[in-house]
Amino acid sequence: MILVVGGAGYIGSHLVKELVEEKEVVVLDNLSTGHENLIDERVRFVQGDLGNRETLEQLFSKYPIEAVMHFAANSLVGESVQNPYKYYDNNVSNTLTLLDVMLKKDVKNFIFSSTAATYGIPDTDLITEETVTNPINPYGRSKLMIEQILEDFHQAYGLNYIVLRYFNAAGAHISEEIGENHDPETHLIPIVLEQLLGKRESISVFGTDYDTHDGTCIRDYIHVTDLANAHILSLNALLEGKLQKATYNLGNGKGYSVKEIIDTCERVTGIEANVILSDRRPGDPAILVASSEKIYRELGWKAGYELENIIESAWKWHRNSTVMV
Ligand SMILES: NC(=O)c1ccc[n+]([C@@H]2O[C@H](COP(=O)([O-])OP(=O)(O)OC[C@H]3O[C@@H](n4cnc5c(N)ncnc54)[C@H](O)[C@@H]3O)[C@@H](O)[C@H]2O)c1
Ligand SMILES: O=c1ccn([C@@H]2O[C@H](COP(=O)(O)OP(=O)(O)O[C@H]3O[C@H](CO)[C@H](O)[C@H](O)[C@H]3O)[C@@H](O)[C@H]2O)c(=O)[nH]1
Repeated sequence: MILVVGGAGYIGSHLVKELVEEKEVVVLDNLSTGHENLIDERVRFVQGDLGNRETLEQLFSKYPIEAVMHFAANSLVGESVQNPYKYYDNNVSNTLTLLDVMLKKDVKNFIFSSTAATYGIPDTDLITEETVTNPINPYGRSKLMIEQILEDFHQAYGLNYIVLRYFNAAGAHISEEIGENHDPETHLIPIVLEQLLGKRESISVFGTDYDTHDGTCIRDYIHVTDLANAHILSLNALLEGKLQKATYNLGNGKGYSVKEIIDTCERVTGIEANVILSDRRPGDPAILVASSEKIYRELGWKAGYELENIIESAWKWHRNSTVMV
């Protein structure tokens, strides 16, 4: 059985939907930002907090857990600057509790959701796992701290781990049953689609004077089901003993500017956006694009969805969920 912590969230729920096809799954989530209706019916669900040692001990005693996939975190960059305690407490301290209980119960396989934010403002346009990590906010630092702790625990306690550094997760499940539902929503693609659906007055483009071809920031958008597939390959590599530790970037290897995202959303939906050109958002690097060559070479993973398909899938989900409201 696999424990998915944070399995009621956006990315976790998409992973669960794929994983239940091959494994028994138990989800632990406190529903602080997740939604119970995103969790596949075939899994066991425990509503509880990652930092609650008693809950964790009961969970590991009750279920024969072989591996843990850890998605639970707070992940708003701006909030992390305003309230770093929340980030170090939930993302670092609570994760330490999880690791401690796991190891005491002799569970030694761990997959961790990390982020492009660990790189900060890189001095290269194509980021590999060798690119220097230099996070510029508490959110990114909290993730890098856990990466470092995992390596120490690997050396000292024989913990096997895979760190997956996601770039910009986007899109929705092909079934149209689940999709991105953050509150507040800060991510570009859902914001644009909500505006096209009339749920927002306008879209602000944060910064038009970056050193890019059209002046707006460039990001690497990766479909959430591609992320899910990378988790399953990583899990199998750990369970089969092929890997004891690894760190991988997960992206498409292609960058799109904010303006290109808005244009593609307009093309996919046939609706014109109401765009306001605004100032830069503090802390945004101009360009973040991943090289995912390493995971392709070692596990055969590569992204399957192109930008247009990512936006189409997100659009179907947003349209359906608007009709249901
Ligand atoms: N969305 C992205 O583009 C992106 C990019 C890079 C990394 N990540 C990382 O991926 C992971 C998942 O992101 P997401 O967008 O799905 O976020 P999300 O907020 O939708 O999911 C996080 C889930 O964890 C749960 N959770 C949080 N704290 C908890 C706790 N103390 N105990 C139990 N459950 C708790 C929440 O209720 C939620 O269901 C996070 O670790 C995030 O930092 C996300
Ligand atoms: O209303 C908006 C929202 C975003 N943007 C721009 O669109 C791009 C993408 O922004 P997102 O907020 O969608 O994504 P980020 O690249 O900022 O965030 C990603 O990287 C972060 C770390 O850098 C976190 O990991 C986060 O979860 C992940 O989605 C950025 O240039 C941003 O400035 C706008 O112009 N207007």
